[in-house]
Amino acid sequence: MSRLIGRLPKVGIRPVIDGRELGVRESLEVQCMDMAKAAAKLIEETLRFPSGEKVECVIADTTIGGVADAAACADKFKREGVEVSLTVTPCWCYGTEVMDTDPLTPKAVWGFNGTERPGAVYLAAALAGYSQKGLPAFGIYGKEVQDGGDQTIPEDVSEKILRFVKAALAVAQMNGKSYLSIGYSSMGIAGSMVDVNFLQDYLGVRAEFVESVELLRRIDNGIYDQDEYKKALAWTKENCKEGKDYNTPETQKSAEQKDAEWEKVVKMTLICKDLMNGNPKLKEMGFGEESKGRNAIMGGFQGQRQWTDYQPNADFTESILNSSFDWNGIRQAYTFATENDCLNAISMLFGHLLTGKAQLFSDVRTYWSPESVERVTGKKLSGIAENGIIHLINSGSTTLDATAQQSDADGNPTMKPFWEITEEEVKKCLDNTKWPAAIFEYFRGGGFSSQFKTKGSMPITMCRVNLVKGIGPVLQLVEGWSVELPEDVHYVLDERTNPTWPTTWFVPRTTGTGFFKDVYTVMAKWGANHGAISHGHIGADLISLAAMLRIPVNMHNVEESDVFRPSAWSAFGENLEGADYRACENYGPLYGFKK
Ligand SMILES: C[C@H](O)[C@@H](O)[C@@H](O)C(=O)CO
Ligand SMILES: [Mn+2]
Repeated sequence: MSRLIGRLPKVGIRPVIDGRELGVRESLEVQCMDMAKAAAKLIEETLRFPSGEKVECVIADTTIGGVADAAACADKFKREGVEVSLTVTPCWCYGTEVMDTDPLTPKAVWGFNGTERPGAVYLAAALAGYSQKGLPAFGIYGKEVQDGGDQTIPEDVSEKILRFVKAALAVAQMNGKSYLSIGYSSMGIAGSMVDVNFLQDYLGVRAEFVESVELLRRIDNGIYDQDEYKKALAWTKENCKEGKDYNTPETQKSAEQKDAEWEKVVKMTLICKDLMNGNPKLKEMGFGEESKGRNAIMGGFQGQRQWTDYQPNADFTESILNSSFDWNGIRQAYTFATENDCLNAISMLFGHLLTGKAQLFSDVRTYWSPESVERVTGKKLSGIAENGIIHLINSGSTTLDATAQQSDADGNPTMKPFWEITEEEVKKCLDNTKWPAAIFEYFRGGGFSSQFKTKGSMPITMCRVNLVKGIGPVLQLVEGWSVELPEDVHYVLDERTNPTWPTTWFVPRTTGTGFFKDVYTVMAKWGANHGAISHGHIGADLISLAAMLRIPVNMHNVEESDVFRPSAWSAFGENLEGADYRACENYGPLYGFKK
């Protein structure tokens, strides 16, 4: 069940048809409506929201042969809460008379590749109309000719329909929600300087600001679910073991102090959940305003410095919230950023909305060349790591799903949407995580960091939204793999860093040229101290999402053939990257206005 206020967006399917009666329209009614039903079936059987709920399609009551049918369809879609539209047809139709003209609805048109009727001719005419009207639409047209009666959806068409709908639903889910900023920025981290106009103009997201002192007020006044607190503390003591204390004897905390810190970090976790999405229990306790929450689809906790200079850090809170489980069981992961890095939260949210999976928040800490690894460990990197690795290690916390203790159908390490995770896998994630006392030199107030290394090897994609003055937002992404180093190599490299923090060794897919020339260049081109990492190679999905949001992509290693953007982008030139920048500049932010 979604934690957010309001209903989930629906996908509208628009079967458009040649409106000529006395033979033409009648001959096409069944095939046209069957295309719509096939598309709805594909979408509903394949996609789920990150909350686990099914995606619902709404098909127009009739085929759409002219503006009256189009208006009736638009009216139904509005009543039903449709926020994404897919138009389908096997034939010629009347372009602007039947088009979806809602400026905010992400739209695509699938023209059947058949010869009996000119479906492709309509597709081109419709896309021309959308381009002319400043309503960029995605065009879908299968590579192979299909016979008139063929109601199957070819693989290439299916891939594009699903890519479009996933990205479009992500756009729709963000609109109207909040980013919860607890505190603001720390240590001069620019990404934590929440840009309210970027959130509003590009994502339709409201910035909600809460001072960190609110956590103390609620802790001191017991404004949290006391019963859940007891349950959470017991679960934490049972499942979250401290491991080695890396602090010096002089700075190590006593057992009593640590117990007090555990109690506080569990309370912090309950309170951050309540701040994000409210809690009806608080109303029963007489805290009506606190029970409402901030309708936050993502959030962040400034943490360092002031807070952590005398309070326990939020490493435990962030780790648990970003995981697909807690003391209440297996559940949808939150999107909750360390250091309140709002830009990384957005990057994590993109991955979460596209995959339904928990996302990693990591510092992009060290490039290790094969030579340097051999110098310090005496060992050679091998396998996919042989040309160098990047150390992804957040300063204290990341999702426990990143232990990679979940398995796919073939038994390989993976990260799954919560509804596919088993209790046994949850236990393995917890059993492979230690919670060493926070490093005193950084975190005087204490706390407990999540310490683990990512198991085996998984396909992963790291992405990041950066703000560049004069351009606005840009998105960068890199597909690659996590890799598990031999324990003796991992140990030497990890001990030189902050071994209390969670490690994922990353091997980007390099191409030998440009930004992906080699592993070193990928790190050198990374635009900030943080990255958001998703399981899977989701670069093409991110590229489609970025185009819908008018955010240009400045770096990616996705095959050009997999780049899927609105058809209008082609009018901005053959060079995909330059065209992307020009198109995003031309259309401007979805909800804002061109400067
Ligand atoms: C050392 C600082 O306290 C850490 O938080 C730093 O490594 C960061 O994570 C900055 O993003
Ligand atoms: Mn950091």
